[in-house]
Amino acid sequence: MLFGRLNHVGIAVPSMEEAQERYRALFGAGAVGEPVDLPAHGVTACFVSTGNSEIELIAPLGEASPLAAFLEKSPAGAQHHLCFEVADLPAALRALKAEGRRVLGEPRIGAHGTLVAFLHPKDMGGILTEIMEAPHAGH
Ligand SMILES: CC[C@@H](C(=O)O)C(=O)SCCNC(=O)CCNC(=O)[C@H](O)C(C)(C)COP(=O)(O)OP(=O)(O)OC[C@H]1O[C@@H](n2cnc3c(N)ncnc32)[C@H](O)[C@@H]1OP(=O)(O)O
Ligand SMILES: [Co+2]
Repeated sequence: MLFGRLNHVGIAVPSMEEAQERYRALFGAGAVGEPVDLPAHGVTACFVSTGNSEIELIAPLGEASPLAAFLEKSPAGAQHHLCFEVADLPAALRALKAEGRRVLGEPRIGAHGTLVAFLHPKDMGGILTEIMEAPHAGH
């Protein structure tokens, strides 16, 4: 089995403040974290705990944000990506590339402090897919 646990569902939002309010009303104030700027990814991210997984609210940060074109097409915001944990990210990427799937850019440290990489939505049934090395993987 290549993919493990669903770590988070990424949701692109035009306004982080409005999104936080919405999710506080749905999951309770304690479930919604504080936004963190991640300039290397061109986003501001804020996690919402759903108990069995997390929602990652992401808003554009900087001129070259990967969310810019997406939010032009969906100005009210929309589901942006799914993120699955893998035990060994370099090994998973080798296997996925061998199947002909396109990896977008180079792996880099993600919001949880472990390596992440993205797979092209056209190679993943229309779903932009993030894979992240599981925090307990020990690499
Ligand atoms: C917080 C850090 C990190 C974490 O640790 O969790 C993150 O989650 S960061 C999240 C943001 N980062 C990324 O999205 C990086 C990877 N993304 C990309 O490389 C690009 O956004 C993209 C997916 C290659 C799209 O690039 P873009 O220049 O916007 O191309 P197009 O607009 O021309 O799109 C091409 C094609 O793909 C469709 N598309 C685009 N985005 C999505 C999406 N999120 N889900 C599904 N499909 C998507 C788009 O509609 C185009 O389709 P066609 O119109 O049919 O050609
Ligand atoms: Co993500």
